Amino acid sequence: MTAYAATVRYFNEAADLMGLSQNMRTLLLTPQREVKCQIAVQKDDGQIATYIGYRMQHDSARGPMKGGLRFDPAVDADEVLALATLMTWKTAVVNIPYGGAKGGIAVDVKSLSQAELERVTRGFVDAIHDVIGPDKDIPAPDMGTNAQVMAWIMSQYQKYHGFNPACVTGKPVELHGADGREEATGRGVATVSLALLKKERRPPEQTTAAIQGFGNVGTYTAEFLHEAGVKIRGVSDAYGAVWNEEGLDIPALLAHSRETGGVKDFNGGDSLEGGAVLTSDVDLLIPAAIGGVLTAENAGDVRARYIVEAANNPTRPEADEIFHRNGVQVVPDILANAGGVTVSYFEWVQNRQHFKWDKSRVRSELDKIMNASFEAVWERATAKKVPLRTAAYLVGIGRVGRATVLAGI
Ligand SMILES: NC(=O)C1=CN([C@@H]2O[C@H](COP(=O)(O)OP(=O)(O)OC[C@H]3O[C@@H](n4cnc5c(N)ncnc54)[C@H](O)[C@@H]3O)[C@@H](O)[C@H]2O)C=CC1
Ligand SMILES: O=C(O)CCC(=O)C(=O)O
Repeated sequence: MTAYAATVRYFNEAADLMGLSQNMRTLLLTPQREVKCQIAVQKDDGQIATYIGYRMQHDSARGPMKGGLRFDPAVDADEVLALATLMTWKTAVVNIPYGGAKGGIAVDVKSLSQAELERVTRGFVDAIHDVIGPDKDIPAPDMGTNAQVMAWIMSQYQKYHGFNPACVTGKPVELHGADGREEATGRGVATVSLALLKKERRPPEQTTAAIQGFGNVGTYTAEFLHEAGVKIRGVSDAYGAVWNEEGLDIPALLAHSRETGGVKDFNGGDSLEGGAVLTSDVDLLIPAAIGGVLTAENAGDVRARYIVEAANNPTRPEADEIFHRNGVQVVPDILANAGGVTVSYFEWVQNRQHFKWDKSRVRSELDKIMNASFEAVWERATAKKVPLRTAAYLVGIGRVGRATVLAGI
């Protein structure tokens, strides 16, 4: 099953419960615009290299479209459309005034110099600047991109359209970025994880966890959960994995990863085969890397009782069914990782008002939204006797559907 087919399957599960007509399903699922473009750049050695970029604009019923930009060799149209669709439900679940979009370039950033990366980014903006903007579609970071890439996007966009920092979020703090955006997705993941543990009457100090992925989202998730007393036994990234039964020293692991570029060879734990963290002996599993890692093949071996989806689309529907049968609680991506886009919204608001919030305000507004959204999804799941994923889709599709009907066509 492809990434997009998986998101449609989750949509239809909720749509069936809502009794949504086929016409309404088609209207809500059909993307508004799909952009596929060529990005040709000159490499440092003078050779020409050509890349393919995408911007999938799924839905704008609730506001301008919003979603990150992924630079990864595996990026393709199906995956970007799946991620764009998830953004529509995600912005609705946390009730911020946006629709959903996503972008990507099929490129291995490790193969590029910094100057080449800048040229690729600016080339992409040259191709799409007319269809993005503060009131149309606002990009942000995702896998393989960061604040520096967002700064180049702003700079290139402004060459065409004049000063307007609200055209992109996740920018450096020194260049109209929000204090707290970098940590926001991980902070949100930790907040909903702790909210779930509270519902389950399980103290964080008596909870063990494993995290797959130690980039932006994985590192901040680890930091906040560690601070709350959760014992993080296992962490993996693309190059290795470490395990310590007694709990990893997260500050030391962060320092090691910053210095060496990964978790491999950390001397505060034993090395582990990468995929093994997913089925390791922990209470809480947090996939925070790529999509499609929890499948029919490994779902039955997952020992965690709770899964919080920091990554987008990590669980295939067949695995989701196995988790449901086995009593594993799954907090879905469209709720769990919504902290990033929520603080992107705060950044956009600040940019439009030319007024800067301090980090404590960003954090407390984020915590409020994440806790309230978790509570709303939990209540819906309890009332309808459905898993948290279905409940989140019911909330998200309900809001987008109502906005669509109210606006008319
Ligand atoms: N950056 C953000 O604000 C948001 C990110 N997400 C999602 O979170 C996930 C991670 O994104 P970021 O942390 O931003 O990306 P990143 O590029 O900063 O880090 C990705 C991490 O995953 C690791 N990784 C890649 N393939 C792996 C594999 N096969 N096994 C184990 N680790 C692997 C990489 O080594 C790296 O540590 C993605 O699914 C992304 O869509 C979701 C919401 C917002
Ligand atoms: O911050 C944003 O606007 C988008 C973040 C994102 O791409 C995501 O939530 O998957």
